[in-house]
Amino acid sequence: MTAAIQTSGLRKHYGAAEAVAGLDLTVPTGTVFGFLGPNGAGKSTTIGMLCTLLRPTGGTAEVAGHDVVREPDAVRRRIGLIFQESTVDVDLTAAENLRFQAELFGMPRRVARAAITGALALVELTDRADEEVRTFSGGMRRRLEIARGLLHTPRVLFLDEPTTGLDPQTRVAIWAHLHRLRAERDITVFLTTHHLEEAEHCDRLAILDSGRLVVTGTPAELKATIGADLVVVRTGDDHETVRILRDRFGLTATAEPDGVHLRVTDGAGFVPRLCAEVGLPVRSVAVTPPTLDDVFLHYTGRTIRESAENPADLTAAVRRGGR
Ligand SMILES: Nc1ncnc2c1ncn2[C@@H]1O[C@H](COP(=O)(O)OP(=O)(O)OP(=O)(O)O)[C@@H](O)[C@H]1O
Repeated sequence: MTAAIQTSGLRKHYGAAEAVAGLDLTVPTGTVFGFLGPNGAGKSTTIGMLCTLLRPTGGTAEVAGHDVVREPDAVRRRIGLIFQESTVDVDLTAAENLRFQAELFGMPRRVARAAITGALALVELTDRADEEVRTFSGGMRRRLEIARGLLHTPRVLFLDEPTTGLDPQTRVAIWAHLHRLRAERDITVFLTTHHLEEAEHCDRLAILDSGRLVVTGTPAELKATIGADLVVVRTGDDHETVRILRDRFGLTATAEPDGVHLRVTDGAGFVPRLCAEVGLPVRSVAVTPPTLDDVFLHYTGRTIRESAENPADLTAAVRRGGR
């Protein structure tokens, strides 16, 4: 099976600055692939190149089997692109927005009608088709954007921060739609995100830092690379606990405001030993398996929260130009 996206040494310079520094990426067909990285990592620039909006300064990229530089039209016919900023026309109805898009694609009317019906059904907006978009909630507008991105049955759907600005319930609903899409249409979904729970939904993740790919894998594989659970223990005397853990268990622990923190490979197995041998009354103990935030911190030196303060914005990157 050919990969949905394949890049080799993909580069983008803006003058002397290297935004993307030789990216070798394979995105298998039919996966939901998440692209994570701190501000300025090069995520938006990468999507811009893959969608033929920005011209690479080196290397190659194929999307749906076509080269982004030599066959941009073939690539464009096979991709859908959903920007972070809403681009639907609020003065038009949902169906009118889609009809307008179908005309831009030059779709024959009968084909367009069937595509619009199918796309609205997929995002569950059929019963709102003839209402003006200005009456829609943020989540409904997002779903309409997704429907519009799907109209020409793309093989690869690109989304820049798909659920930014949406409430948690709507996020869950959008994700249900994306998974359904993949199941029903075998589409490949490539997205950028700063949300941990969003990253958890992805089949595979790639972490990008300073224009370079730091690591790729399934969320479970990436968490396994951290290899240790976080144990937070509260006793009456944190400093004594830190000392005992060092002297008796050979472990490095730190006293934090919420208790003593330490990392061990088998947290659940360690807790009974700790309670039996620490020699102090244990008031509470919590074991947390590695999170994607730990993974992110491990590979980039920043937490996702720190880098989420200024989320990725493909629209801005594209507006900045560079083709
Ligand atoms: N048109 C441009 N001209 C000059 N530099 C640019 C241009 N577009 C992007 N850059 C720079 O390239 C680097 C990568 O930017 P890019 O927007 O791709 O990163 P990002 O990972 O999407 O970050 P963010 O999350 O902040 O949007 C940054 O240092 C940015 O300042």
